[in-house]
Parts: sequence; C-alpha cells; structure tokens
Amino acid sequence: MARILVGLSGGVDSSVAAALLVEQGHDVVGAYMKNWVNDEGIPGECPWEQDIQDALAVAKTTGIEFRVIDLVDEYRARIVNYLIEGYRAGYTPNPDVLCNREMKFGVFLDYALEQGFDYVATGHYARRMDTPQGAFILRGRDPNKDQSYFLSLMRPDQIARAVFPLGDLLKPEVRVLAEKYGLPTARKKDSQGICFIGQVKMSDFLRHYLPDKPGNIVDTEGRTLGTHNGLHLFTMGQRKGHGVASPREGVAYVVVGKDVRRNRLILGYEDASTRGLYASRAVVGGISNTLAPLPARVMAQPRYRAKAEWASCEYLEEGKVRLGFDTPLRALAVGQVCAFYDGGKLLGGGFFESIEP
Ligand SMILES: Nc1ncnc2c1ncn2[C@@H]1O[C@H](COP(=O)(O)OP(=O)(O)OP(=O)(O)O)[C@@H](O)[C@H]1O
Repeated sequence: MARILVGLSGGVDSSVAAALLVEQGHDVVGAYMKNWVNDEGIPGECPWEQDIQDALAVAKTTGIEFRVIDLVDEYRARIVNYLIEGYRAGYTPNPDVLCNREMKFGVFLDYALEQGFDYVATGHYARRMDTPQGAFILRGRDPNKDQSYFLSLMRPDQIARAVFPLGDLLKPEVRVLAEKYGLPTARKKDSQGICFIGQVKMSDFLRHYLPDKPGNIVDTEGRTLGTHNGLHLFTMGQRKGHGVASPREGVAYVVVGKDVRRNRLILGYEDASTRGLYASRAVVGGISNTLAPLPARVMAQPRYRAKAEWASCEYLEEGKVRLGFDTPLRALAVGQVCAFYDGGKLLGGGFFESIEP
C-alpha cells in the first residue's frame, strides 16, 4: 500500500484512476489543481467551477479526501508566460507537454512529497516500467489514446514518482469501469485541447495577450498574396483560415513558413517539392530527461497525433541532437516537442530548434 495523491480533473479518466487505486487498497487522496481562472474576461467559458464540483462528487463516491490546490501563480509563471512568449517569438509552444513536467509532476508532485505522499497518479494513458537502470515510460495500451508523447519531457526522478492506473486499459474499458463504479463523470464528454484554456478558443486567448501584428502573406518566391493579422495565429501546414485561394485547382495553399524577421507568412502548394513544407533534417535541443544517450537510430514523433518515424540521431552537444529523417516529415515547427521512442518505450523528448529541407 502506498500513499498516493491523484490528480482529479473532473474528467472520467482521472475518476477511474482514483477508483482503481482505492480498489487496489492504496491510501488515496484526490486533488484538483486550480491552474487558470478566466478572470480577465476572455470570451468563452472556463469550466473549472464545474470541474471542481465533478471532482468533488467523484471523491465522495470513491470515499476519498478531496483538496483543491491553488497553483494559479505558478501556472501563470511556468505555462501561460511560456505560451505567450513562444507565440510572440514566432515559434509553436506546447503547453500540454510542459504542463506535465512543470505542473502535474513539478509543483503538484513537490506538494505531494511535502505532504508525505509517495506518488502522484494521473489518468494518463501511459505505463511506467521499473528497471534496475531506473523507471521509464511505455506507450499506453490503447493506441488511440496513448498519451506518452505528453510525458516526454519528464525527468527520471519525476517518472519514478508517477503512477498511471489506466495504462493497460482501452478507453471504452475505462467508460465501462466508470459505470461499474457508479462515478458521476461516467458519461462526461472528454475535454478538448489545451489543459487550461477549456472553452476559451486559442485564438481568443492569444488575441487577448498578443495584439494583432499585421503583415504580408507571400508565396515561396516572395510575391505578395495578401495580409495576415499576426504570425502567432497560424500553424505550419495549415490549409484553411489564411484567406488565399490556391491558383492551382485541386492543390491547396498551405502555410509553409513564418519569416519572423519580416513578419511574413509564407504559403506554398501542398506538394512534396514545396520548399519548407517537408523537412529531412532537424535539430532538437533541451533534451534533459533520457536515462541514457539516445541511440544513433531512433524513432522520432513530432506531434501528439503523428506516427513516430525513423531517424538517424547524432549528438551535437549534451542535450542537443541532429536528426536525419528516413522519410521527410511534413509541417514541422520550431518550438514543437519531438518525443523519442524505442518501439513502445519512451526515451525522452526535446524541442525543435531548427528545421532544414
Ligand atoms: N486541473 C487538474 N487537476 C488535477 N489533475 C489534473 C488536472 N488536469 C489534468 N489532471 C490530471 O492529468 C491527467 C491528464 O490530463 P488531461 O488534461 O490530458 O486529461 P484527460 O485525458 O482529459 O483526462 P480526464 O478525463 O481525467 O480529464 C488527468 O487524467 C488528471 O489526472
């Protein structure tokens, strides 16, 4: 039996995680992290009050103590600022990945350890495996739900304190368990997108913090096609929303680059030969969490909903590698997290620092 603090988000996954730990006989306390409150009047709703009510109801049903932990200031400092500054600088931040290292297994874990807990549990679909070399993370058994990508920046000391009760389950099985335990969240819809933004649209959130910064839209030859309201409102590979019709029938215009210096959004054809759209090489830095150096051949996953692809991997310095992809990858973005795998085993992750054709 261990003392476990389970992160109760008010969603079905963490509810079932808590119920399973109770059934396994652990000493369990549930806690909701209050990360962000929409007190600045950004359009849209933030469902945190409802989420706390739901988390409390789950704690009651499972018979565990429930706490609300106010981490609004830490979240603002560690996640919201990173998000805003990232977009301001013209790269693509990953708040959901950082949230796990900095919040759930950062300040929340620190709180748990101070309070005498042995572990922090979450409803992530991932597995922890202990070996004589240390603990590491495996992909969750459900290939549709596997969330190990989001855990790829975690350090070994954090992984050693993490419990993922849902790792061996499929999502439909989790729903069945939620009904079986009579959890009030059994039929609650899955949450979408960024952990804290909730119902607030990312574009409204960014517009609130970053003023519009109009600039030109150009093609890969530098010819002006139109204007945009800010590079931060676009993502690499984006097809819609830039307002420029493709002159070639059946071949879309997509975002293939951001020229931050000149504040220009670059569009090109959705075509393998378009400069900037596909990358064969990339530098990934800020890798601090692997138990061992990455191997010379590694599988690299550049986004949550992407396949891991084979790449050669050469160290440039401690924590920084150059990748050479066997097959060029579409729409990579500086700032995005690249997770490294050996089959189902997560080896770590880092940030794309530069991307080359
Ligand atoms: N505000 C929060 N307070 C406490 N724990 C949280 C909070 N947000 C997320 N977590 C924990 O992190 C896990 C993964 O978070 P994510 O936002 O990806 O949720 P999810 O996959 O929608 O799961 P859930 O159905 O539990 O909300 C959750 O299962 C939960 O254990």
